[in-house]
Amino acid sequence: MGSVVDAPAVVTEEEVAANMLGDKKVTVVFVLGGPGSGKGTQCANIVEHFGFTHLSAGDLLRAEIKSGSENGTMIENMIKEGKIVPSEVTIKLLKQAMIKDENDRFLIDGFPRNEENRAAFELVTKISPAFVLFFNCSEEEMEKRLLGRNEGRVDDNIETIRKRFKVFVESSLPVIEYYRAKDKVKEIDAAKPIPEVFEDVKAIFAPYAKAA
Ligand SMILES: Nc1ncnc2c1ncn2[C@@H]1O[C@H](COP(=O)(O)OP(=O)(O)OP(=O)(O)O)[C@@H](O)[C@H]1O
Ligand SMILES: Nc1ccn([C@@H]2O[C@H](COP(=O)(O)O)[C@@H](O)[C@H]2O)c(=O)n1
Ligand SMILES: [Mg+2]
Repeated sequence: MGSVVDAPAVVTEEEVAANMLGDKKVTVVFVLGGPGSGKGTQCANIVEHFGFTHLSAGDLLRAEIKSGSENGTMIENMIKEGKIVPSEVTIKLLKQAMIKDENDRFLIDGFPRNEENRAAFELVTKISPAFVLFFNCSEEEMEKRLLGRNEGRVDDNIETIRKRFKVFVESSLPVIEYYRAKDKVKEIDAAKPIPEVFEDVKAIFAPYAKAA
């Protein structure tokens, strides 16, 4: 058995918000940052190292379009315009995904995107995030990344990218400020190379390492 000194720090029950989803107590981290700041890239690393489930709101909306849902055309049009889909649609998808998954630790990537998202999620789920991971990056760097992403996304073109930046500044940054006022924001310099960003992310998630 390891000594107290070398045992990984583990978050106590009191430190984790008492968030129930059905009969499951969940830990939720909101992962925010501008388009192309590296949210998805770093979430994949966190999943691998810390056992969280990654739920990207954008991915869930894109899957909903593909599924032929009645909301598909509306969602597709909103994404093409860089607009934010009504909260009820996105929250339903997030809630379903969290209930379906056996895990109790979730990274919610790209949500809440505006005040309506934030307030509706709180109202519907009664879940508050353990913290908000904010990837801060310049528009110049994010634009370069998005134009080089090559994943065939309908919104990775310069016109839509500019619209997404505007929506981020006008609607999403205020949500980050809301959580900053509650001392819940952990900010990362996302302009650094991917491995360096992950070193900073790892330091933040260290208390969430599962005890061996
Ligand atoms: N730190 C980094 N340095 C350079 N390139 C990066 C870095 N992080 C991510 N990338 C690259 O930038 C592109 C966008 O990254 P990613 O998809 O993770 O961003 P995102 O924040 O999820 O974007 P979106 O909000 O559009 O979904 C990808 O091609 C990714 O490989
Ligand atoms: N809470 C959200 C999240 C995303 N969208 C729409 O999806 C687009 C792509 O999102 P990414 O996180 O994958 O970049 C985004 O521009 C919105 O149109 C949303 O409406 N609500
Ligand atoms: Mg993404």
